[in-house]
Amino acid sequence: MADRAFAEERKLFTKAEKIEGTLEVPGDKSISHRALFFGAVARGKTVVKNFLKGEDCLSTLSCLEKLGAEAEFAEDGLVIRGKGFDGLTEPADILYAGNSGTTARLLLGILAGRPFYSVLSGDASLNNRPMARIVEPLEKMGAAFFGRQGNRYLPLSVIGGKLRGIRYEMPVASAQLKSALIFAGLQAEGVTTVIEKAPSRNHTEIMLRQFGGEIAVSGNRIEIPGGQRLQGTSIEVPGDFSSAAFFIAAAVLLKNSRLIIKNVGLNPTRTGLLDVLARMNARVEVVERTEKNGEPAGTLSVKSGELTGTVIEGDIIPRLIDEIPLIALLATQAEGVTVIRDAEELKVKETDRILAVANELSALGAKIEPTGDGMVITGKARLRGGTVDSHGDHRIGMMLSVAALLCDGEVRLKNPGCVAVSYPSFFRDLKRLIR
Ligand SMILES: O=C(O)C1=C[C@@H](OP(=O)(O)O)[C@@H](O)[C@H](O)C1
Ligand SMILES: C=C(OP(=O)(O)O)C(=O)O
Repeated sequence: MADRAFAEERKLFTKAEKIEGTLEVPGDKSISHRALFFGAVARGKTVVKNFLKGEDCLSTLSCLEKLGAEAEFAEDGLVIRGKGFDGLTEPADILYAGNSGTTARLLLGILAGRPFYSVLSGDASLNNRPMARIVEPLEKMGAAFFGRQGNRYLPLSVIGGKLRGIRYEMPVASAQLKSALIFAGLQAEGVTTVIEKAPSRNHTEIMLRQFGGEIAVSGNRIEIPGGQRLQGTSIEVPGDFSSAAFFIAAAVLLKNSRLIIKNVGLNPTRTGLLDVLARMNARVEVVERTEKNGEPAGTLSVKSGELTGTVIEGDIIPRLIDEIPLIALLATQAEGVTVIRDAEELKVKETDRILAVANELSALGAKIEPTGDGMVITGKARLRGGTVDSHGDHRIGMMLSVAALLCDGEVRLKNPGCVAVSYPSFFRDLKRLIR
């Protein structure tokens, strides 16, 4: 990505014997974004504890500040003072969402209902990701958009205003689309009904209730009454399961590893990886369960083990979508073949993650065939050193850093700085736990 300045190349940690110790990963990215959005459109003070200071969440913060929200980092967390949806004001400058799909898509749902003009843009990766899925239903609700190729991509101009509730069957299983419709529905006249294709992360639904909002969820059907007023509150963000996943994979793969991960989010709409690991015979256990503002959380114990290949397809995909690059790495070391299907959404993430995973892991000696909607991985591959590229995608960069721990030779990673999108202290935390 041309617009982020980061170190060109980094020598990764070399072959490790094991992972050992106790870890707390930084706050959940999805939940941190939502706490900012809700804090900005609610009335009164919101305190966000354990807010993730990753680049993506800071993009959300900067967009909201341009819309008039007041926020400051205080001792007990990030404090936002909201004045309701009506308190947001027309921005004097372009809203820049950086690399963050969540920022762009959820913000479009908010902007759709605001009676002013704004322009939303992102970096080269984000400006290439699909926005029609958001624009089309929001146009049906009454908002107007102007952008390239028939309003399909950022930069997008938005003129929001009076919205009416609609009934909408989502064509893709996307929590970002669902959340955009919830934010628009909260501002609409009448009820907005959203039908989900498959269960996706439900942090927006959970957090809305924490802010005093009303939402009815019944199976795959969600109803949001319009014209709601939300009240500021205190949110404690659990550790990010998707960040913990890199360490879970490292501990499972390196012989004699023992790892405890504390205070990590365990919302079942996020933990499909645990189900897959159980099927692959890995030894990962939830040893304590708690709850933070309606979000399941707890402690995980991870031990290394022998893995067997499996098939991953269907409704589980949205529950592990961001962990598929790691699942591919796990599968390279499993007995037998692993097949991943129904994951075409991977093609429209920060990079085409099907191609990036297949190309970069193959360069290290893995046997991976990309397919139209996933990949086929043959296990028990011996990994060797080489130079690989994150392509500016944080999840690819971190997965390759875990892969390097298994490689016989030195691995160099191009564009390593992107890990700061979701996990700025990733390399430091990994260094502390490898033996
Ligand atoms: O809502 C969210 O916070 C997210 C939803 C998912 O994207 P989609 O909604 O595009 O599936 C996920 O891949 C992304 O990392 C975060
Ligand atoms: C896809 C991701 O995020 P976003 O869509 O918010 O850019 C991710 O974090 O893996």
